[in-house]
Amino acid sequence: MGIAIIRGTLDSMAGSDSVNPSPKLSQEGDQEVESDDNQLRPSGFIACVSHKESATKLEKVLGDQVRVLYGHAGNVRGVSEADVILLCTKPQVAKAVLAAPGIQEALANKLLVSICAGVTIDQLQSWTTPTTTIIRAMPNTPCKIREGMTVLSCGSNTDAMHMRFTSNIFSTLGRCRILDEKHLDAVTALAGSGPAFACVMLEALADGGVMMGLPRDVATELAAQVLQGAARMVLTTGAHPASIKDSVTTPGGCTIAGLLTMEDGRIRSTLARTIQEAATVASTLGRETKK
Ligand SMILES: NC(=O)C1=CN([C@@H]2O[C@H](COP(=O)(O)OP(=O)(O)OC[C@H]3O[C@@H](n4cnc5c(N)ncnc54)[C@H](OP(=O)(O)O)[C@@H]3O)[C@@H](O)[C@H]2O)C=CC1
Ligand SMILES: O=C(O)[C@@H]1CCC=N1
Repeated sequence: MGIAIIRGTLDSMAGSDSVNPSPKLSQEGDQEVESDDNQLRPSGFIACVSHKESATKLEKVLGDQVRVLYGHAGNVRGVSEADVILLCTKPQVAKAVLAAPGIQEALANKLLVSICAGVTIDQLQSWTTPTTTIIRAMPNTPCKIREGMTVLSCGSNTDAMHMRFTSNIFSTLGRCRILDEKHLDAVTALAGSGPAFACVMLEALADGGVMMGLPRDVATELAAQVLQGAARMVLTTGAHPASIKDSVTTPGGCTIAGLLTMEDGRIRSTLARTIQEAATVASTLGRETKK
């Protein structure tokens, strides 16, 4: 996930056209995310990993715009030299990484943005110093191609400049929204895990096409474009998904035949329960007893 964020950010800075050109402003209540502020952009990148082999791989993937460090000494050096630290380790190792010698001191008066599922702002604050500003972010893998969905939650000491800096980064990687932390487990399930669920649906739709004689590559292209097209109709027109479904459904036609088959398979409750179960597990991921 860390690679997806750096890759998307580098592409946005290079003005790549394979990307979302005008990220949407999003808001909850009167909290609005400002998506454009040239003075609050990252100017350099250091990536820290634990293994030398990962560092070698990362250098190849990210090129010379990113300095790659590894091991504990690398973490201390990287955090010391950075103004903003993005924590992208597994949730279960977050505490150990932050509690390691030299890290707390290096984090003083800096911004720590954590993408670790299930790790709360209170936990992160207790593992750092009171002068460390904490923001929780829940991005997803399409950030890599700047079609991501990220939700941010801030700690009590988060100031507007830190929030703007963080929302600037994630707004260039797709859509970005600020929500209260109580929503983050649901967000993790729906948006963070969502690309996996969407790809299972996509693959199953393509399987149906293959069953009816379409070549696999054609079936996959059709299924992907259908999901993208339907999703974009919801996002760009604001139409209710049910009204788009109804507009496709000719009385006595083939769409209603397919829809009834989906309902027979309880697809709605299966998908909704998928999000419920993933959110329940997400809420446990930051537990300190888990290793
Ligand atoms: N995957 C996803 O779609 C999403 C993931 N997340 C969150 O992102 C986080 C990472 O997930 P994911 O990218 O899948 O996991 P990965 O295992 O792919 O990445 C974890 C990274 O952390 C590094 N790391 C581990 N221990 C240390 C350490 N002690 N010091 C420095 N670096 C270390 C690893 O380096 P090395 O390989 O050398 O060990 C690796 O680069 C998780 O907390 C997850 O909840 C959030 C949203 C979406
Ligand atoms: O599966 C996980 O735990 C992570 C969090 C969201 C997506 N992947």
